[in-house]
Amino acid sequence: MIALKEVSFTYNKTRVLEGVTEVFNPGQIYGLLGDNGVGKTTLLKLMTGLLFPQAGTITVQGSVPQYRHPSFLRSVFFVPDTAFFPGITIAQYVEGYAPFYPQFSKKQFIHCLTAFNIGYDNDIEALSFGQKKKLLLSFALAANTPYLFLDEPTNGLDILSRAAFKELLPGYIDETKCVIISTHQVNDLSNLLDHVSILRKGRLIFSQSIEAISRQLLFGNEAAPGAEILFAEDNLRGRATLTGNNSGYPSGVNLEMLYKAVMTNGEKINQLFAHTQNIAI
Ligand SMILES: Nc1ncnc2c1ncn2[C@@H]1O[C@H](COP(=O)(O)OP(=O)(O)OP(=O)(O)O)[C@@H](O)[C@H]1O
Repeated sequence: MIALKEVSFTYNKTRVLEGVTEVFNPGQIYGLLGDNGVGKTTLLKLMTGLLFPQAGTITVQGSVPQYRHPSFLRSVFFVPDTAFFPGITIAQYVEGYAPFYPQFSKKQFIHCLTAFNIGYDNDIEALSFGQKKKLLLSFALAANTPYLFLDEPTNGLDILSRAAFKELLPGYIDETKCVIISTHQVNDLSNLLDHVSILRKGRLIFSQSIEAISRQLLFGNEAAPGAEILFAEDNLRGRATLTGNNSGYPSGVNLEMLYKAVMTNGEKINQLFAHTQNIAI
């Protein structure tokens, strides 16, 4: 489990994160959403011990990330938005880095590389940006760390590779692993996430499981008569609406619409979750 308590972070004099409290549990895939520059990457770096909070506490399975204890480092893998590699072959990379991850599986690595259409015999320098990203994603999935942090994982990936990523991730997650994905490409994550956390102006303004969202909110094309519309927008099929869910059935979740709705009407939406476990504000 990862536990953040009242975490604040400032770069020089700019306050980026303010009092962030959140729990990330094993067996779950979390989507971390928020506008550009809101602090998503910063939060991932804090949880992986690359930055240290000025206030509040972070523990990852009881370890404090900033101490970077070897057992902690073995348990986390961070895939940054832009990857830098030494000028070596893929085989040399695996030889050099896999020993740091006791659960690394070469078989899984080759499986992921193949799904991404990358040969094992390549020089890394000869790969494009997207290919390097796929190499790192393959390594990350094969490392089998209990905690996997992905910063914009589908950024730079072609259409087929995005689809491959969507197929690979469910094969990776099990009850011992926790994945936290920062992204703007919410469509790439539809049906993958178990939980959505949204940052705004440095604060966590929404944090709910997909299960709770589908139970409490109804994403439809026409609101029931008399239903309070929490968010609406015109689309090609007419008017998409978000209302409270009184249907008695779980709703399909439109992540893009959820995001827009929380950004514009977050307080009202959070009120609908007042009796569920994950209340952000
Ligand atoms: N090394 C740094 N020094 C000073 N300010 C920084 C540094 N890195 C990031 N920032 C600032 O901190 C804020 C949060 O940056 P961060 O990269 O965490 O945002 P983000 O939510 O990941 O953004 P994006 O969606 O654009 O990737 C931004 O305003 C950014 O300009």
